[in-house]
Amino acid sequence: MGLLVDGVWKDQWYDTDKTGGKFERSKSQFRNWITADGSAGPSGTDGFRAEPGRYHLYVAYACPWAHRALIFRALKGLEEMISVSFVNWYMGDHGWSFEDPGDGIPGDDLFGLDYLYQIYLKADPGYTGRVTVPTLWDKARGTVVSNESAEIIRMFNSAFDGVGATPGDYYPEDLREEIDALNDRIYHTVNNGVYKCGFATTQSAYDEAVGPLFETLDWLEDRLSARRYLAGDRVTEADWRLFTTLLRFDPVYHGHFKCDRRRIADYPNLWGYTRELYQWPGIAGTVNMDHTRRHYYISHETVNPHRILSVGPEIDLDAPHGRGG
Ligand SMILES: N[C@@H](CCC(=O)N[C@@H](CS)C(=O)NCC(=O)O)C(=O)O
Repeated sequence: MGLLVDGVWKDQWYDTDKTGGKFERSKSQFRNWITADGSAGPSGTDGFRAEPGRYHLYVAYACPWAHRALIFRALKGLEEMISVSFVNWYMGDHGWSFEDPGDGIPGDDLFGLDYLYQIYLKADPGYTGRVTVPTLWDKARGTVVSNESAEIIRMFNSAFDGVGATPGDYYPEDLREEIDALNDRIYHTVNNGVYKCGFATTQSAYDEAVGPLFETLDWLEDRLSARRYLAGDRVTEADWRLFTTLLRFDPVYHGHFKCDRRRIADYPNLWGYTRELYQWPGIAGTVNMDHTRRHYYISHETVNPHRILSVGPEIDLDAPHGRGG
């Protein structure tokens, strides 16, 4: 793992010394928006019109943030309009690579490059910052549109509706306030909360993260006893954002990131809800648990120095979910 500094790759792990052992996620830097007419979105510049065949998505199956983008691409039927490349599950000294993982999953079939950071350099030869997935590339302008998943899923949700996307609005006007509030709590304590536990390098930083993580999970368990989905009877963006963390919880975060007060399988509502979302049309095809478990256990040398891949729990995501009956 590393980052680019003035266009040069530096192999260095997150520096938690400056933050008292706490993991602090950097802000994404490419913040343009694809819009229906090419006008500027809430940030960035204009000129990124929704056009079939124009954009390319770089993702890792392992990554919960990239998984959101893959999910929205599937929900909105954008597979033919937005092409995709997968990085290798192993994130090594050069960051994400396109080395062939040997399982038939294509690497960078757009440029044939070796590393994801080379895509960032194409967009900005002097780039300084982290090189992350998801990354959304514009083939027409030869630049990165965005590397912020929260914004990529909003673009996918609506920008392509006029050019043949599958109908469906996961961020409806009347629920926006509620979705934003849910996202805010879930991002800080759950989506990023598991990373704060796993990447903490002091006991106090871990303690500070693990309490709120399970408080929120307990709160969500209770909420889902009376509601089918987080914001009521419609599935929304908030559900999909939570889902990518819940899916990885028992197979990865519980052991590897020490999030082990309870498993998701110990929460009847959260576990049924996770299975329901997994069984949603098109979603199982966005999941690759083999890449996911290998990525975390084998890439994170500071967390798991001997790189032993644990056996993992026996779970059945296809079991009847029992929700909504
Ligand atoms: N805020 C970003 C975070 C993306 C992110 O951190 N992705 C991880 C993989 S799970 C990554 O690529 N990390 C590489 C690094 O930080 O160097 C988003 O949501 O898109």
